[in-house]
Amino acid sequence: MTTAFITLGLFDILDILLVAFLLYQVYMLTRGTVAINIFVGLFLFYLIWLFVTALNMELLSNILGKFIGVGVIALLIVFQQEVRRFLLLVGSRYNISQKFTLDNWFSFEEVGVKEEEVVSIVAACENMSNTKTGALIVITKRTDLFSFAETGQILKARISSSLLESIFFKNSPLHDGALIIANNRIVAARCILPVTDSSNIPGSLGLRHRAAIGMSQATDSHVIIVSEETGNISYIMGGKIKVRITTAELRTFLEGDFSGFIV
Ligand SMILES: Nc1ncnc2c1ncn2[C@@H]1O[C@H](COP(=O)(O)OP(=O)(O)OP(=O)(O)O)[C@@H](O)[C@H]1O
Repeated sequence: MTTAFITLGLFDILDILLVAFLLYQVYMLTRGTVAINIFVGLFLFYLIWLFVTALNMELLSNILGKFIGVGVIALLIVFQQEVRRFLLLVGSRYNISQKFTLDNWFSFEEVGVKEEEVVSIVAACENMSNTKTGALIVITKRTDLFSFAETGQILKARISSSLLESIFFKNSPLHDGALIIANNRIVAARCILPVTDSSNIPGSLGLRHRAAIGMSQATDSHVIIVSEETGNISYIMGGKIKVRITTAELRTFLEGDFSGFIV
């Protein structure tokens, strides 16, 4: 009697595709952090266990099996930052309560930043760059950043260059931390952002830059930085930072043209 060595059904293919997708997501989340080395190590460990089990090497397979048994807990401990970031990303992207608020259903405003406000933001950044005033501006389109906004001072104000500049003015009580823009409004100032633990960030970039990168990894928001030290303007999205951009570049990025965003 002959039986097929491997029978591959539709659900097996779906299973493989889902595992591949999950592994890719884990890779994207851990890319550039020290966790990627741990992840590769654990994966190799698992492959060795599969191999020795297939060869019926009982002693080694038992020892490795004991580690694999507590593997999920170990993974949660080792990757607690990444798991937290992943859940935050999923939760804020698919925030049901945000999508079904009456405000959203009856609001005539578009999310993001409108053309007039783009001009104000660019003008404010240019002035702050010239005066070396440090600034950290988060702009969100889809993600609900309320959990970050509530770490600071809720404002719900119209965007204007003078308001942006006075918030980041050195003696202002709101100048510390990040300013959050959503729905074409300044939602909050003095907010605390998650700092990235990525290991491939130049040492010259301090906490303001690390917080901006961390925020762009945890959410789909874009971040603008004006450096207090150099006056340089930087643009951050998807965990990538383009430093020393011109105001013309800033304007094109804010208008949604990212063809020049090569880091
Ligand atoms: N986690 C955070 N969330 C929000 N803002 C932060 C965070 N960490 C630091 N900042 C802001 O960055 C400022 C400190 O910046 P620091 O000098 O360490 O960074 P930097 O990247 O070197 O920036 P700069 O070039 O402007 O000096 C703080 O005063 C604070 O306003």
